[in-house]
Amino acid sequence: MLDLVSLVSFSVLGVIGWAIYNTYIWPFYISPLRKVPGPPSESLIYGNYKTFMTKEEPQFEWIKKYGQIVKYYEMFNQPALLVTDPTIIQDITLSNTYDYLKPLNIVGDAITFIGRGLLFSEGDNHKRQKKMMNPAFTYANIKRMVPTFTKVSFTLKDLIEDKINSGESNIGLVPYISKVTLDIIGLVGFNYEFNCLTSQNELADAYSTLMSSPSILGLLIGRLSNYLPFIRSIPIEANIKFNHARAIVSRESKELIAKKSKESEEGELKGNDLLSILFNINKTLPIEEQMTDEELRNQIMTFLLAGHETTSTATFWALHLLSQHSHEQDLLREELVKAFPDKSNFNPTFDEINSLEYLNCIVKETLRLYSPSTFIRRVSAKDKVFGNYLIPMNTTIMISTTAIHKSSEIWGPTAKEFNPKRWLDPTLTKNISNTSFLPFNTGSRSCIGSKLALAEFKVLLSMLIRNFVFQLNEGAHVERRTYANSKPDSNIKFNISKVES
Ligand code: HEM
Repeated sequence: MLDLVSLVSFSVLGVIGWAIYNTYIWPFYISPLRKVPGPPSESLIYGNYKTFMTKEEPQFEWIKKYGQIVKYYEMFNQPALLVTDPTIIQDITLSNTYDYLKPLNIVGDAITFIGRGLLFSEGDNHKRQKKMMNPAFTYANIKRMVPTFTKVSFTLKDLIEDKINSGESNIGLVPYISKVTLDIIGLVGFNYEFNCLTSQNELADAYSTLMSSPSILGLLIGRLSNYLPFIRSIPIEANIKFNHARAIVSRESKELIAKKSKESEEGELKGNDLLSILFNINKTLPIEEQMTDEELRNQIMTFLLAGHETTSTATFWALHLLSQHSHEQDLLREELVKAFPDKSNFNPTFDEINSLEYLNCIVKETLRLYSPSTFIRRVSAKDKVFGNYLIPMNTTIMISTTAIHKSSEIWGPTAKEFNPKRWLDPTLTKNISNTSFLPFNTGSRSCIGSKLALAEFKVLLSMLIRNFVFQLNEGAHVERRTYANSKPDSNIKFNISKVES
């Protein structure tokens, strides 16, 4: 019989052995990925992950040096792949989408408050939800949302004007653009008035608590609680705030669903918002295809998460680019003045806003250079063979949207430059395939909200450029928060003046 001391010693030795095997032996000598070229690990704890997530240049250098399939190391030296290889991208996005899953460790415990709505569902469940939800995102439905985009954009315009009238010209726009897109998605998503541009709102505050970048401790708790859910019950400040916010989101979304359910029982819902449309579609489906109330509730947070910061980030970067390129800003304004001579009566239809050629070029060029989603991340659910490499099941694979969008092989020698007119060059655009321009992903997991997002982005940007001139402050250094998504630092300010006529 082993005594207690020996048992403890063996256990400790076991854990140490397991840790050494997993961080030093398996990644470098046993994993099939050891044969894939890539940079050496930079640290036992971070591998290359920290560099990868905080700087853009290293990934370009790795791709140049090692090719289109690069192995790098994630935390604790876990090997992962960075890919720009069209065959793998095709397999992930188009041919065998469901052989790849969204990595839980990246999502943290977001699933506990978002649930497995369209964004995080997998396999047949995802297929069913997407089939059911696609009709809500038709052009006909989005056309009806345009007046809402315009109305909320007017509120932002008035707010900026008030600031300028009171003598402010150096204005931090990031929080306002974030609020404007939250107000819009609340209205067009589920007919909910956040009104955060002009007031405080409990649900908006709860949402922002859940979405704010966590501290290192918060990040660790989020990841661990996927495996050990009790961790979220430990009464420390991070958990208390998180659980309180989660309770508010859950209560409010339950109330919204109960209200819509009741109205739906009484007849067809009349609202133009996505949730009302989903309720109406749901009623027409055979029982086995219908969404449950819980699934419908999950779509509320899904719309918020997927449709809010993405659009505000894109709008911010468009303003940033235009403030650095005054000629392009002037050209866009000329186009807008011609289309909407009376700026106080700016009320575009969907077709009018989409007919503006230069605006379209600016939007595409912004999404190319500053795609809000910089990677498409997956974990392989099956072993795969690509060329000479065996990619085992459970490998993390990052499709680098950023590297593809800035590749000189695809976009030519000016790939890293802002040149909206490139989109008018047929010799270039004929070579752009759905795997070389990926701001919305492609295939069955592509963004369901892309048409909505583009219309919203165009209306908001047009409103701002039609009414104001934007200049970046002298010497301002614009930081992205991380390269994992391209959110800007919230302290960035623009020098803004009014367009008089
Ligand atoms: C400029 C704005 C936007 C960008 C750049 C964007 C980008 C993306 C990308 C890259 C994906 C794929 C993620 C992946 O495969 O891992 C995605 C998925 C998704 N997006 Fe968007 N998005 C935007 C706006 C919106 C809006 C406004 C909504 C909703 C109203 C929305 C709803 C969704 C949903 C539900 C998914 C999951 C689709 C699925 O898995 O089938 N997005 N988006």
